[in-house]
Amino acid sequence: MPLFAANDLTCLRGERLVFQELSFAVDAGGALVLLGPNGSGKSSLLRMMAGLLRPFSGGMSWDGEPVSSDPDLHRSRVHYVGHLDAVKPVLSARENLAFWASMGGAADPMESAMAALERLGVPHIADVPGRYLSAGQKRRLNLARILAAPAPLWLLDEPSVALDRAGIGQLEEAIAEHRRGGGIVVVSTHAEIAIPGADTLHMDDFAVNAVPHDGYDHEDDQDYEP
Ligand SMILES: Nc1ncnc2c1ncn2[C@@H]1O[C@H](COP(=O)(O)OP(=O)(O)OP(=O)(O)O)[C@@H](O)[C@H]1O
Repeated sequence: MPLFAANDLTCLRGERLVFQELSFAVDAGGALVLLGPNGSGKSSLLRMMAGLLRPFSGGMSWDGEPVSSDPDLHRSRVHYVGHLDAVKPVLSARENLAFWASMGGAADPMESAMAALERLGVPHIADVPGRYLSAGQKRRLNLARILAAPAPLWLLDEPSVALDRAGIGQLEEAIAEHRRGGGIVVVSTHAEIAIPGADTLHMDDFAVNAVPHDGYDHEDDQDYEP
């Protein structure tokens, strides 16, 4: 039985039907990459997976149990890193992270925060206030949240945006290690990030009046900023 699965999800936002009849199944240690042009519903699906957006129809399950039967329990197993920087400007990077670590149940939030910054290659920003961090440093700080407290399901919305090549490498390694421990990762991406053995979900396949995907990665769908 897959650990995380969805059956016939439909997403309605405002008046707009964003996707329909979307299903997936991911085993422990698995990964799913969401591909599709701007507005195709990648962020909406990630928010749905995080329990932040309710499906119009269809449902998701974790270990065979409907996610909707205990939404709080589901949210406790998720690390969701979205587009927006959740960095408090007056707190240092380490204090920002310790806050998230304590919310995530870390035993020693300040120590977990420091360890996470080290793993993402930015221990030197520990004492820098959030307002002085560069875009890439903020991104690394947000991504460090997933390392500062344990959660089996990582949902990452375009995590490689603003990261340099070294940052992408550190993220790839963190993802690989998470999966080796049985965790699951779902990533939306336009850019290069290597996730070996990941399944791919083409959001176009679930658009209203979708035509079946031809399996070719069209050039126009790539290499643009969100
Ligand atoms: N809060 C909202 N209320 C109503 N409609 C929304 C809302 N957020 C997003 N949408 C709409 O839902 C659709 C899907 O948006 P979404 O952000 O999920 O796409 P995406 O594939 O992640 O796009 P991008 O690649 O640009 O990040 C878009 O048409 C968007 O306008």
